[in-house]
Amino acid sequence: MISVLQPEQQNSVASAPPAMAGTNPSGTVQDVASKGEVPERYIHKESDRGARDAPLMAAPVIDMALLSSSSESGPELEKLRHGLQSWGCFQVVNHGMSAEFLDEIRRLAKQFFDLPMEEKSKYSREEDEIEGYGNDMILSNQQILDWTDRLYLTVYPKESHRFKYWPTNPERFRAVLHEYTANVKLLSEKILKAMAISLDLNEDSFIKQYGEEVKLDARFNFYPRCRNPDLVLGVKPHADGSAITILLQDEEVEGLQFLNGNEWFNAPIVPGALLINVGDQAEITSNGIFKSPVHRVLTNSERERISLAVFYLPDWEKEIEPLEKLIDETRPRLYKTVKNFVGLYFQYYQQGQRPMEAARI
Ligand SMILES: O=C(O)CCC(=O)C(=O)O
Ligand SMILES: [Fe+2]
Repeated sequence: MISVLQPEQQNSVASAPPAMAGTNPSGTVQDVASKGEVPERYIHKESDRGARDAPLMAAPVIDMALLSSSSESGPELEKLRHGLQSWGCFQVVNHGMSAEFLDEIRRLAKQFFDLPMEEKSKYSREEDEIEGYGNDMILSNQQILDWTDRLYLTVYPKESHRFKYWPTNPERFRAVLHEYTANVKLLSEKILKAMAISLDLNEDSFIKQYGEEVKLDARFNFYPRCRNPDLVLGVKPHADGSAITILLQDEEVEGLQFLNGNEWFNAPIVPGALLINVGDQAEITSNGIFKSPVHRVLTNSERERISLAVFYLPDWEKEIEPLEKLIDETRPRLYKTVKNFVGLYFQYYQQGQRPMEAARI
């Protein structure tokens, strides 16, 4: 079994090893961007830079109402399974949250990032913490920094809320985030059930493995405009360490790309939809049938971009492993049993390596 951090380092499940964590001395990207020049630490070598004119991703759009309906779920389940096998993601509509509600979240996020630096810095991340407002965490000297500022908050369970990091300005921020969290939790459970059913498993197979004490972490991503967008990446290529991730994309500005085979594809903006992607832990549970896709974010010179990712994280004490029913002679077991995968994840991520390599048999 692979297990990395000790329990005392686990006040935040996704906390990085304190010795490796650092505050990025160059200030927020918003500050850096306002000065115009792109500092060396953000510049990727030519071969790692992104191209905007990628083809559009063909991952399916799933209708949650159809998926949950007893008589009409068949074709939708098939679409879901196909999407998760071939792209590792799908967009979901009819998920119970209105377009107006999603717009309100985006608006509040924008209002927060638009506040004067002095106001935002009341919620600043501390050096050995992951939660709070700040720039990319520095975990290694070679790390090329992401062109993004973030507000990172554990939003579930309630007992884990650390309100010193939760903005009170704009005023409705907290209330709306509570409501969004409750909705995303329910939606995640429905999706995890549908994922299991699509593989002919008992609907609780994934959920049971992830345990009672799952955690939801929210990451508001703010990508300022960049004078030289081709030199930088909003987020470097990575796969998520979650079981699944629920992403609210910017309503107008594209930038997210998924790798499929050796080719990058643009994620389309589907009005009113949320984008769901498989994380490494659901790839392990599914014994590799579902793919945790590598993705990245490009920035641009004209428009800033905002997104909100919610990571559905299994109880860190639960053992995560391929489900028995998904292992047979034709499909041998592909992954070891892992525990506290997020701890492992952080050690690999900023060095540009995939933690999944450590889990593979
Ligand atoms: O901004 C986006 O669209 C994606 C962000 C992302 O991949 C992440 O926060 O893990
Ligand atoms: Fe991601």
